[in-house]
Amino acid sequence: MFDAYKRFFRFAGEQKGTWYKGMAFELLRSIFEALQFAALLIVLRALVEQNMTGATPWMAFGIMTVSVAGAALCWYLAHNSEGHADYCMCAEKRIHIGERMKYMPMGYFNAQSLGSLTAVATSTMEDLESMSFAVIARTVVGMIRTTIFSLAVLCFDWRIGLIFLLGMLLFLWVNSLLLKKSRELSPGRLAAQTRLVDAVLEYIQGMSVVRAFHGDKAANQTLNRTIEETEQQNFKLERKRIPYNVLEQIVLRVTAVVAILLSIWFFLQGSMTLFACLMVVVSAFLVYSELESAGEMFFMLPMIDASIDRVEEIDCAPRMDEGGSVQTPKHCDISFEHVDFSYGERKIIRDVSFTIPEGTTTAIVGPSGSGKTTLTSLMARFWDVDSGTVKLGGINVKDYALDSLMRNFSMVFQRVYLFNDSIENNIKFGKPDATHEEVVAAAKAARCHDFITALPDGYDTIIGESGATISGGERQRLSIARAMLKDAPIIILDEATANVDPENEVELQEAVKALTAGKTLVMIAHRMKTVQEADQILVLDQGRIVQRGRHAELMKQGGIYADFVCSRSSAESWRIAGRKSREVKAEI
Ligand SMILES: Nc1ncnc2c1ncn2[C@@H]1O[C@H](COP(=O)(O)OP(=O)(O)OP(=O)(O)O)[C@@H](O)[C@H]1O
Repeated sequence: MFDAYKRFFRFAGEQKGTWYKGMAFELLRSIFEALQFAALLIVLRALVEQNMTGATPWMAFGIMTVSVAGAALCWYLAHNSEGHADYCMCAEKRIHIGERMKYMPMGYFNAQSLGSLTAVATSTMEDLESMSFAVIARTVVGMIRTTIFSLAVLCFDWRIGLIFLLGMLLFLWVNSLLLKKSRELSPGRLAAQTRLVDAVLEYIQGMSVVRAFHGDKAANQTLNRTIEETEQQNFKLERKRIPYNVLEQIVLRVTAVVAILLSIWFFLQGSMTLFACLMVVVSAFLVYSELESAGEMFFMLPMIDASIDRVEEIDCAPRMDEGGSVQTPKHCDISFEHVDFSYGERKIIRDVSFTIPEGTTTAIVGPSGSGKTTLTSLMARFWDVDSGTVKLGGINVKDYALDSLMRNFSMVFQRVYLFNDSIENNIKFGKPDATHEEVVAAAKAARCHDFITALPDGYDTIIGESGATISGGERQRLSIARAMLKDAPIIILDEATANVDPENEVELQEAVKALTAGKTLVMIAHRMKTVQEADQILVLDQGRIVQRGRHAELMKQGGIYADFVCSRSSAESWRIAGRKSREVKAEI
């Protein structure tokens, strides 16, 4: 049990001081409340010894007033510290986890379900936020107050004092059995909670599929099953807890009754004064009051422990750049030397070697699933290669601290992710200190200024989660503006123009061209014109580079590239025909 407390205070980190302060106030509150007992004793003594004076009630009244006022003040101060400690501890942990995730290998996110990571940041943290103070402070204060009370009684009458202490020891023994049960069941409860978050997330994210395919019955069944499972886990915990809690209460009440009966017997025998006997009767109702109310809280101690386990699991995950340091490359050449890479057991990239000289444009083409996106992810070390080396500016990417590596890349992903924040903040995500003018300039260059200003709140418009409130093409253009503003020397465009409508495509291509001038550009492009103009084309098939060179050379060679050009040309002629019919003059 004491290990759990020690572990918790270690976990509290910088908030440990606030925790101690809160607990000290909680203990003071409890002592102030116990002063009422002293007031009662003064009146009782005066009555028994028949020496009540006019000052006695006033003295009792004064002590009562100090007791009530002191307890109220300490209650206020304890709850202030509690709110601060709970909130700040969890906020700091959430931020810390978010920071930690930035440096984890992407494989970690494959292995961990979205639900389990979400559960840690939400329900597990909420558990810690809502339970910690109540459990830690009340249980510690309960034990301290009972000990002080028992020791005080011990000074009056050692026999009764010992009985009170014995009662507490019995209580702690039953409590250790209760903790054992709770320790067995807490991880299961947490796992069920994680599965519930997972199921709810899946249900919400797949809502459109559920509707389109009338899958509500199947989806509801899964969700209901998970809710039932969580319910069962919680009931199981409750069922196990209640008998032990009842036993704890019985132990404390029986001890109090035994103390009263014995003190009456001692009085009748003449080995105890009437006043001491009355004092024991009164104190028997008070000595365990804090411990009784903290009884249920002890059961939650292992739950806090299990929650800390989950948070620390993420905290202890390996950092990718443990061996790296801040590097400033002299140039921005990217080179792959005999690189192999697999997702788990599945080999995706096979013995790939190439160099992308600084300031050039490289197009990566190849059939779907051939590994194009994976190849670009390896450049920015989203994943670690199985063998071979990836270098930037002649330095192995593993020798960079992650931040100093990422400083060199601006990326526009195939699947654009926008944060549930204002458009302005989304654009300046890669350059938080950018001015509004810089944001507008990037938005204009990425051809999104017009649609942004047409929105009622303009640049302050909050886009829903994942950019849900704007169209695919608009999302794509915002992400291009974001990449432009970061102004890194290497730009990776993964099908950057895939969702842009034909009316905007030409303008956008021009803007991309202007902004990427003089930079190293790596693009996964399906547009013929950009591919043709590239300084180097890498043709990927089943994870191998099967052709490389400029457009004209590759066309002469025939093979996959020539087939790709044929298929793209017919697709684009189909698109051009569509655009002409809408009288859009564009040249491809
Ligand atoms: N995170 C991942 N975990 C496991 N497998 C993955 C992951 N990402 C991609 N893959 C698999 O690796 C293979 C290559 O994927 P990749 O996205 O690199 O191909 P691509 O050539 O870019 O495809 P497309 O043109 O369709 O986007 C695919 O079979 C894909 O299913």
